[in-house]
Amino acid sequence: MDCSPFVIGVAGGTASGKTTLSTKLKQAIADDAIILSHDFYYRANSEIPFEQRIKLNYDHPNAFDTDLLVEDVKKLKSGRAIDRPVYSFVTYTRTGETVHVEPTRVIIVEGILIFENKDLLDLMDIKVFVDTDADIRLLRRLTRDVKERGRSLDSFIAQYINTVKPMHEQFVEPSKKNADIIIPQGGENPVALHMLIDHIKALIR
Ligand SMILES: Nc1ncnc2c1ncn2[C@@H]1O[C@H](COP(=O)(O)OP(=O)(O)O)[C@@H](O)[C@H]1O
Ligand SMILES: Nc1ccn([C@@H]2O[C@H](COP(=O)(O)O)[C@@H](O)[C@H]2O)c(=O)n1
Repeated sequence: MDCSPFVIGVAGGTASGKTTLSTKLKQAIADDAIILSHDFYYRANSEIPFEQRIKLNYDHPNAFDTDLLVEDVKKLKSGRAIDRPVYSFVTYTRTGETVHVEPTRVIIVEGILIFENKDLLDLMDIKVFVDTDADIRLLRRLTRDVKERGRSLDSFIAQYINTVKPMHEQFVEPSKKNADIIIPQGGENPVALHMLIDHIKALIR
């Protein structure tokens, strides 16, 4: 029997409900599960001054150190622990701290662009795309970015128009074709959630 970790990919646009769905999956499937967010692997860009860092494009695949995420998932799959980076959306850089992560039976990888990278896709056993209307995502993200990520309304609007929306259309939306399952309304879709949980439980049994 293959007992190597089972990798679930959860992709979708910004504020679509990826974290919400991933957390519900983790709680339902097993305590022995971890969530690895692509966001943890944003490049530090610490050599760039803060005033310029806040203007970078954070929705292009090059904004992430995806090679490091691929390496870390491979390590976990082979039974080795990792020390993953910690990223701050407030300072737009890594904190310098790391979080030690032991290998687990289930690894949930989530992020806007995880279905855009072939090496990452190849590591996933099941691929779920959370599909939420753009206007709902926009409103959720506005609330979150102002409350939790220290953003002003003006900076939010500029970023959304200049990078978030165009990159979503160029990279995120086309990557939906790589999904096994597309879930409307993310974590608030109990029928889809329960079907997914039952399926995954059967696969990892
Ligand atoms: N069904 C929902 N209804 C209302 N708010 C939601 C719903 N799902 C998620 N949210 C909120 O929207 C924001 C983004 O959700 P989250 O799961 O973090 O999305 P993502 O990980 O895709 O960015 C969070 O503040 C979350 O509480
Ligand atoms: N310094 C940063 C880094 C990233 N972002 C935005 O985060 C979004 C991805 O995170 P989700 O939880 O929404 O999936 C992405 O759209 C980036 O624009 C940022 O604002 N600042």
